[in-house]
Amino acid sequence: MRRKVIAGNWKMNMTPSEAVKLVNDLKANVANTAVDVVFCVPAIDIVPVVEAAKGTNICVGAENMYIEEKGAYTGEISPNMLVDAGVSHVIIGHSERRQYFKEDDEFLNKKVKKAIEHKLIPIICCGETLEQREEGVTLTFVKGQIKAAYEGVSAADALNTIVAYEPIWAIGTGKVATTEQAEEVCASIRKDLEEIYDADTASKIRILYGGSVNGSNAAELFAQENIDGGLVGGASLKPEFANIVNY
Ligand SMILES: O=C[C@H](O)COP(=O)(O)O
Repeated sequence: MRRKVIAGNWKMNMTPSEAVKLVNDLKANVANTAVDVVFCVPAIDIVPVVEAAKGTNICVGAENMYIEEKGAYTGEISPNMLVDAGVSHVIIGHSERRQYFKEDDEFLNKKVKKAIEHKLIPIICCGETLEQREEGVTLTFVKGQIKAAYEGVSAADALNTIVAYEPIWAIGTGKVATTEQAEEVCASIRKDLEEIYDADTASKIRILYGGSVNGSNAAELFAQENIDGGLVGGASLKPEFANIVNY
């Protein structure tokens, strides 16, 4: 039985003081020990959010990281900085990073391996554009992203990763994928992982759905056989996030 993960991705929202207020407003209501709750927050919010979340079941995640430990990489954050600050998860390869910051599969694979090396749990994002869905290449495209992300990752390490399937056309648009569409791709990702590793390993890796998840659609999505929770954007910034955690 895979334990569900409900992760919020705050994206570029919340100043440090707003962040602390949000955690304080939400923490009592997300104390659902039946699921893993992760707040992935902007780098500047990590330290105050870790502090505000102390004594709760909230794990703190980063939205990004670089692949070096330290040095002349102006503006970047290293995995060891994240660990030292109390971070446990890190989002890798969100479509916004792929699109706006030109992060490609090869670079993202390096990030996945670096995160694992530092015992950070990578939340590995994948997902197709609307054009790709309309062309009927969704499953092959996503398979390519998964194969690239896990290149050189052992089965034992893969167990400490999470996949987030996020169709790009459903992100921030209010257009949620139907449960059938989401389940079809998540099931296909599990098959891809089975091909890369084995059935046992694939059956243990959590696969999340992301894209306009809200308090009303979460329960139906999370009831699907291969959907082990959600990566939530907009709704993670509102009291509604508690309804998703307690779906
Ligand atoms: O990482 C989260 C996703 O991009 C989903 O964002 P959204 O819930 O605002 O559609």
